Amino acid sequence: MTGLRQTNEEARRIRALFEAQGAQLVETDILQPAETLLDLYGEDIRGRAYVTTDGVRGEMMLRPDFTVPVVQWHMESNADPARYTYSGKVFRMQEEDLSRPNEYVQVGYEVFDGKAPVQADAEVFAIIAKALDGLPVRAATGDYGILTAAVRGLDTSDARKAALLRHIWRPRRFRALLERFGGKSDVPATRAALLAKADPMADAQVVGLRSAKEVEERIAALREDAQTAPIDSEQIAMLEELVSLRETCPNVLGNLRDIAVDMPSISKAVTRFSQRLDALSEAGIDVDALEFEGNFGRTSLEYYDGFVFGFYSETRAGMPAVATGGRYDALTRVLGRGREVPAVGAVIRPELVVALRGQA
Ligand SMILES: N[C@@H](Cc1c[nH]c[nH+]1)C(=O)O
Repeated sequence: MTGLRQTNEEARRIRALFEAQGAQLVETDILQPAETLLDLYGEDIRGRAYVTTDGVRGEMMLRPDFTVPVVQWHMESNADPARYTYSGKVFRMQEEDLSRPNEYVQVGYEVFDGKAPVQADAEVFAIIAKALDGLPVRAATGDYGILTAAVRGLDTSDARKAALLRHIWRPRRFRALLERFGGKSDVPATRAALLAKADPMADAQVVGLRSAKEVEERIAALREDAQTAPIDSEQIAMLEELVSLRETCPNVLGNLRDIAVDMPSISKAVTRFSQRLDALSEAGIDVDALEFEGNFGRTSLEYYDGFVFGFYSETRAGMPAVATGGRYDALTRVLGRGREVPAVGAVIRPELVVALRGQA
């Protein structure tokens, strides 16, 4: 059998598994409107999407994933709970590693269900685990709900909270910001020099894409930030502890409960984490061996806001994630025009399953 035929056969097998779970098969257009949708993916995908201009429709892109168009499609209906499956190609430029394909097949499973979100998280994780059963893969999990709750609960300016939330996807930048906001690292020298000037715009020429007004606003924001008091060192230490957690889920739960005593803003998210572990256990997952990473940082999609996970090859270190997914409640709010449906889903890359099976 050729590689393509094997991939398609594998895609069919996985899709059948998802359909047996009650998912309805959906299709989406390959060409999607970029102007309205591209921003929802975040920085990384925005830089990697294939975008073109259509004289009548404006900017269009080759779909970088299915989740956004499926949410859009679902939000036009009124039928919750709902489960969907799909399979087809997605397109993302690979700037650094030419051996990685820029178009590949995904088979997905999405659940829209506000009544039992924790059970829905467990359902999605368990069905992906089942589809990959017997393969040499290892799962890692994270929870953006805990981190975002911790950032929102900090005693600091809204601008600083927003900056931290924007960089929650990039562990190194997030840590660097924490150091700066905690007063542990200095403001970069060029910025300090700029702010020291009485009128930084006096001898400036506008040459770039930003207007003078935008530059002035940015300088005003930097000035305000320079006057903001450092975040309390205990709060910084707790956040640093949260992002450094890297253990099995039950151990993490113990640590989280300890942290929550001094950081009550995360209590609700920790309760949810604990309920999710129960639901995963009920769904047959061995949570005692399940890994958790406080700063998951492995996703290039910025619409997740709760549970996240991935399955990775144990035998081939350079292989991309075989399956990835997570919860994206806020995305349904953005696309729902006033309506919101808690939702969670995941995809599997069937050609990677075929490759791993060939090795097993
Ligand atoms: N669309 C995501 C996977 C996913 C599906 N549902 C939720 N997440 C991706 O392309 O990686």
